[in-house]
Amino acid sequence: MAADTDDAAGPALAVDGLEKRYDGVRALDGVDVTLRPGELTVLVGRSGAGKTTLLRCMNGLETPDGGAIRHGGAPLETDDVALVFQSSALVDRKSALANVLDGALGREPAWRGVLGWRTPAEKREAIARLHDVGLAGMADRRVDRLSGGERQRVGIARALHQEPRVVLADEPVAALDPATARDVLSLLADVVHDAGLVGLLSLHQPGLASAVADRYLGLAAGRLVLDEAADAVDPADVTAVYEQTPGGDDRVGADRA
Ligand SMILES: Nc1ncnc2c1ncn2[C@@H]1O[C@H](COP(=O)(O)OP(=O)(O)OP(=O)(O)O)[C@@H](O)[C@H]1O
Repeated sequence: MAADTDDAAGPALAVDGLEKRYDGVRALDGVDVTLRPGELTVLVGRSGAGKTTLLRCMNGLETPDGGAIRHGGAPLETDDVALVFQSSALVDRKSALANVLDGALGREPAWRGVLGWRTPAEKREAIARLHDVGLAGMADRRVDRLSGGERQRVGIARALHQEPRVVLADEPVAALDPATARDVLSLLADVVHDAGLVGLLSLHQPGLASAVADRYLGLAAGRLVLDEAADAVDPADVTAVYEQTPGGDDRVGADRA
């Protein structure tokens, strides 16, 4: 069972006995984990291991078949969760600023978003978010005229504009070259640390994770096989997660025994 404890930095996110099945496939099979604020956790596992399903259950896009997700002891509110999508989720014909402003749609009346009606204060706040992600001066640029790395920065600014307590990212750097990917991951880590957010991201390039991970989770066939602080994980532990065969459920890392 996941610990439900909070610490001085704020409420923890506790995933307890999470189950999700699709047509007989056990995508998540009793996942227990506690994520703490101010920590960036990197989720690894081979294709089909259940990474996206876990993230989708956390932001309410999927309904689990069993178990619970609590934040500060209460059911996790989807308004508290922001997902950094792949860059394609931005609206191409809109400016960087408009995409960031859209991040607030969940916390304001729908008609304001539909009419595009924004106060100067809201615009200033969104421009500050762009500044925070290193895109000062690009507010009016259409996002289809930005590079892949800049687009992901807009995606992060938009997520921050939701004022989340939990930030999730599903393969946020899959389409980027290694140097740009490292920059974007480092920005995500800074955001999680500075704002004291619970941060969880899935990555297919574990080599990129070591510079930013505070913690690793590993999934294999829907089961948690690795849950360790990054300084207790060696690269062989991460490789072992990818080598788990479907049906395998051996723990890897320091708590294997
Ligand atoms: N909508 C769905 N309908 C049926 N099966 C699904 C659905 N979504 C996921 N699955 C199955 O659930 C399992 C976990 O999928 P999931 O997408 O969570 O894995 P993943 O670790 O994110 O994989 P990848 O790294 O390839 O994105 C897989 O067997 C997948 O085929």
